[in-house]
Amino acid sequence: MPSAKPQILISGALVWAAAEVKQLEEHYEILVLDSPDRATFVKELTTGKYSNISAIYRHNSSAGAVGFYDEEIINALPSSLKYLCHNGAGYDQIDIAACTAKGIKVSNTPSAVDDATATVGMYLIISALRQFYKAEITARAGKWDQGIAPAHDPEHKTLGIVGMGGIGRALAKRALGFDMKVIYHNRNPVDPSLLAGFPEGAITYISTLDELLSTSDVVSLNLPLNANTRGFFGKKQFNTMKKGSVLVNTARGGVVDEEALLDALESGQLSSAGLDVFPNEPEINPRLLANDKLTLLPHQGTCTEESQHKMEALALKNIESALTTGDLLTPVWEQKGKL
Ligand SMILES: O=C(O)C(=O)CO
Repeated sequence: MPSAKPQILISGALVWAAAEVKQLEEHYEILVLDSPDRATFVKELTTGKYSNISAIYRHNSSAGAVGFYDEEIINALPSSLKYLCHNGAGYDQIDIAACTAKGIKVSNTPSAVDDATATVGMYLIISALRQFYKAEITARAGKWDQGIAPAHDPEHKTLGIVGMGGIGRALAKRALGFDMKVIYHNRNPVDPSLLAGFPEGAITYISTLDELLSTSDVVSLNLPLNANTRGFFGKKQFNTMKKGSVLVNTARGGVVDEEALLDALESGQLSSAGLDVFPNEPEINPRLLANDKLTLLPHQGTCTEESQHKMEALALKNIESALTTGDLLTPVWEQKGKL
């Protein structure tokens, strides 16, 4: 007997939005994905365990058990499934083309992630410029400040933001607070209304990536990982950066060619870097771990209670909106005008 209430499948962590879940339970039946592994999940999908689900809430933590929502998983989803609401700004673990082909609408959680991720970006900029990571390691090793040379101030340095979305703008706000000069590169300048909160002329659009790279003291990567950006930041880009400059990445590890980054650090082309993201998380390349010019964090971008709550709540609001009106609140851009 199909359930009287539309069913929502929870795939991955949903911890902070208990009140929102309770409200949804008044109108929907909530199922929690408990498949121990991918093979079992695919089998359950194709043998009817989830044959009436209308929407899925997905968090990247589900990848540990069932893997990415790639073509295989998407194609196995039941025909009742119309909405896939991802908790996260980045949705590189979901095959959007396969969803579109199957008529499944996908949303993500932009804006909810902006402040927390930008704070991590600013922390990495400060730590990389001031060498706080190295200083802490030295102090903890009982060596006080041995080998720590005077570092660099953020003030009056140029920050080049590659990818001026919500996180980029939140980072710009923080960097202006440190009297940094802020420039950015996107394919097109952002709509001026999005920069309305900034002082006139505080942020400058640079039309070519090369010009941004060659004029920035610090480059921050704030762009999504997709087929166009995978591995795009490599030897050529490092060589175009100013000698002794800094790279910060809070986007996705897969955007950067790690070997080229290590070469740039070893040759002195970069003086330091700050990374919150890695291509094969939770693994970190041992050469990165061994390099003392790097500040490393284990993907702490949105790791605050407040942001986790905002993200979960927005993913659930997308589900509620979709199931009541047919429209997602924050659809992924690839599907705009297509579904
Ligand atoms: O929202 C995302 O995609 C994140 O990576 C959170 O840090």
